[in-house]
Amino acid sequence: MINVTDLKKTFGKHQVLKGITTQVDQGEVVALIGPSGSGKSTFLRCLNMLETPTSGTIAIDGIELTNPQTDIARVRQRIGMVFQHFHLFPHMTVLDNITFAPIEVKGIPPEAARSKAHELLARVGLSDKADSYPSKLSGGQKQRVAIARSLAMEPDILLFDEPTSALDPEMVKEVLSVIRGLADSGMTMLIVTHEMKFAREAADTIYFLDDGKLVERATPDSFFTRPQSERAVRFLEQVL
Ligand SMILES: Nc1ncnc2c1ncn2[C@@H]1O[C@H](COP(=O)(O)OP(=O)(O)OP(=O)(O)O)[C@@H](O)[C@H]1O
Repeated sequence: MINVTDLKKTFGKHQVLKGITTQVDQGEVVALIGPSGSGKSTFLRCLNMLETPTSGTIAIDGIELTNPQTDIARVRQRIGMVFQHFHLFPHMTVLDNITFAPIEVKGIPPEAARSKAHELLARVGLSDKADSYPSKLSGGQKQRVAIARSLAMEPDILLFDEPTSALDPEMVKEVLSVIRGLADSGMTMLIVTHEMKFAREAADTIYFLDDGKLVERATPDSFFTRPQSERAVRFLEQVL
């Protein structure tokens, strides 16, 4: 579903991604882990062209995002993104946050969009919050609304950039359990995370990035019990 070839990204003189090549299958759940500054978020952001790659190619279902002739806005509709800091619209209710893009971008009739939003709120356990404003929600609730908002666009791929890093510890579990449910439902997902237990339990594949390179790509069992590189061994010693 996603094909990445020799992806490089440079900010000024700093080469952050140093040639990443990989493929992600439909329904695959990938956890991106690695030291701070290794390029995990940059890699994720390149996948929906929030960052423009310096070189290399990215194709989604054969459509090359890196081809200047590709209609990026259209392909991006198929790729949802959930951020560390939620990015909800503060002046809109939860329901309006979820229905805004389906109505305005996709042209879904408002009644249908609202009905779908209620379904999604039930799915993330927030049926009673449809008319609340984001400021009245906890961090965990905001993040679950952000997930429902992404799902409302019916994406084929969901990208999560450290979805629990800004949350108080007691809220991490509720958000991870929603993400876990999505993983089990067959959604294709890439998740930058520092939650090793979650990565181990929920992912099909671990990507270990270090210094802009995809150093290891392995099943969780293999990565966590038999890391192949010295760098991964050191990293796991520090975080486990
Ligand atoms: N827009 C930008 N302009 C300049 N440098 C950037 C930009 N975005 C990221 N970088 C740099 O690229 C490097 C990799 O950043 P990135 O956020 O991708 O790492 P990460 O592995 O996700 O780190 P963390 O786990 O700390 O979030 C860092 O040195 C960062 O300072």
